[in-house]
Amino acid sequence: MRPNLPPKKDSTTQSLRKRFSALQNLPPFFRLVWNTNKSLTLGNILFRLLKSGIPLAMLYIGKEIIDEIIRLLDAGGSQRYLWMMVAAELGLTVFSDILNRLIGLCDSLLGDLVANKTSVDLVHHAARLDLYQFENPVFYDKLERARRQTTSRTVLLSQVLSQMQDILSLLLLGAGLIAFSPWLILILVVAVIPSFLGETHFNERSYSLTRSWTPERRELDYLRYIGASAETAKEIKVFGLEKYLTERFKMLSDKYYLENRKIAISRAFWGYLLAALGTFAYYGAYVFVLFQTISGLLTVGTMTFLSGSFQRMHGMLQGIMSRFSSIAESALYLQDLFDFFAIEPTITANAAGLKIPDPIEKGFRFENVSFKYPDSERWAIRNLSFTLNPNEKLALVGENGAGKTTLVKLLARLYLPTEGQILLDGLPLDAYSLADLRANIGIIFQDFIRYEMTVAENIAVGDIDHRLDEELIADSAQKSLASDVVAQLPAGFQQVLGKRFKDGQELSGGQWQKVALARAYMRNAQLVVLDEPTSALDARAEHEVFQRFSTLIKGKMAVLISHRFSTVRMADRILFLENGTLLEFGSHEELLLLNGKYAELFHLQAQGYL
Ligand SMILES: Nc1ncnc2c1ncn2[C@@H]1O[C@H](COP(=O)(O)OP(=O)(O)OP(=O)(O)O)[C@@H](O)[C@H]1O
Repeated sequence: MRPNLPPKKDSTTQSLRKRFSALQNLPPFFRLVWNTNKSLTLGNILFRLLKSGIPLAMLYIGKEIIDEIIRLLDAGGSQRYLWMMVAAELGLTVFSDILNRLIGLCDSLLGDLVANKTSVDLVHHAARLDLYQFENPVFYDKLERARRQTTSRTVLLSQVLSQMQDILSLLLLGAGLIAFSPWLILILVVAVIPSFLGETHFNERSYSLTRSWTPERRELDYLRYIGASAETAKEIKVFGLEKYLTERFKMLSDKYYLENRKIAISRAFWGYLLAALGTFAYYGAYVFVLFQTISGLLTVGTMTFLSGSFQRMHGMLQGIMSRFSSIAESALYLQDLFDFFAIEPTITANAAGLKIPDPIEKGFRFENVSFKYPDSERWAIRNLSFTLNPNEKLALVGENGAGKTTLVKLLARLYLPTEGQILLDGLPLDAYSLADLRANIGIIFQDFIRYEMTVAENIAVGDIDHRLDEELIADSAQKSLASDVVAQLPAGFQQVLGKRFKDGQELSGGQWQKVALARAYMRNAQLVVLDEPTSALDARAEHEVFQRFSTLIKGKMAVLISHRFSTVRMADRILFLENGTLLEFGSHEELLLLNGKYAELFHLQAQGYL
């Protein structure tokens, strides 16, 4: 083995600087802790203050006991003082144990509360961010690192508090030591510095490695997930993917292990060497104290006090220094969490914006709208102009990738147009409150979420404020034909769906769609968008769903996306998209008369070719 060279001066000072600057994250972290629970934080600090005086007191009592025994052996007399000291030592030990328990309790309760609060804040913040931010891998890595921080940073709390407690103990012990022998302090400090610098260097390297490996670690998590989860098991089995997945996992994880091992071995080697310096220093000081005692300059009690103090201080100093490294390392990680919280959405909520008119009078107007996804060169929507009138049912038709879903996302302001604008009743969409806009639009996406919760909850997500309104939920299920599905479930609306949780029941693709469709009826939206919600329904069910849909949402606006022309023809007007541009626009009859692409595809499908 060729151990890595000790840290170069440059990199150490640089990493030290980085470390110190990372400590700036501690005040906001403590504000977070304080705001989470003030009494637990105060209690924790108070108990630790009391605890910090105990080592000195114990050593002093020990010295008194030894000196008193020697005095009694020499001269005899009353043993009262001796037993008083022994009682005091017992009392202190009991008190110290109680304090330890209390500190541990405060630490764990506060740690849990801080982890819960950060998780809640994380979800709140993520909900404010733009959709495109989630699709960016750099952002995703940040989110991933931040997510890890929510649970693992709780250790930091007890580390910082223990650090303060130990520093105070150390100062008190130091004061005692100085009174007898200031040289010992100097030896002590010199002995631990090399080991501190070593720790700092290796922590820095571990952090850099972990950080630079975030994308790979994310991939490892992903591989672990697809390799062993209920959702993927079916496909993994039939395609026999386990070998491919495990090999890919092994290749990545072995590489990470080897990199990590390199650091771990160097750390063990240098850590041992540098710590040995401290041991030699301790024995040097011990010999010095022994000489002084033999020459009669110190009492035996003082000798035990000094060597005890020295040993405690040596342990504490080493602890403080290595803890400093890991505190600074945690503070560096904390930076990821705060960085994530500092990301701001570009689509702002505009809380002061206008309320959406009720009823909408002129409808939505796309004016020369073009859109490119971030980091994409291709126009997903190009120069699109059309109006969606009040009460109108509009169908979007086009081949895969034509831009239908993108158009809907622009309508819901999940993205902003790259060029052009979208107006609602003559005003740009951003003049309105985003929350109110979203409240007035109900969208069922083709990749809707299958929440592994109860049927009732799966429907209620359409308007979560009404999750307890059983009548509304049952009514929505009736409208979307989900009630037929519910009737077959053992626990009815309270049936947990999916296989993740106990007694969960899986549904077929079409059954899931019926449940998801019910969400559209939960919300009293002025515009309902169905993005291929019936692709998995059988022909009879699909026909019924749309018959109901058109009568049930009379008076509202609707956008339907479908590849089935039997569905599309029910719309008032049809917008045919090709490569993001408007190719044909009109009613079913008008488009047939036009005899263009729509008519061609319609006839092909009618003849059973599509
Ligand atoms: N999040 C995204 N980031 C980058 N490009 C995207 C993203 N989503 C879609 N695209 C691209 O934008 C184009 C339009 O996609 P869109 O999903 O709007 O098509 P669509 O008409 O709804 O297709 P389908 O019928 O298959 O659902 C496609 O070329 C697609 O590759």
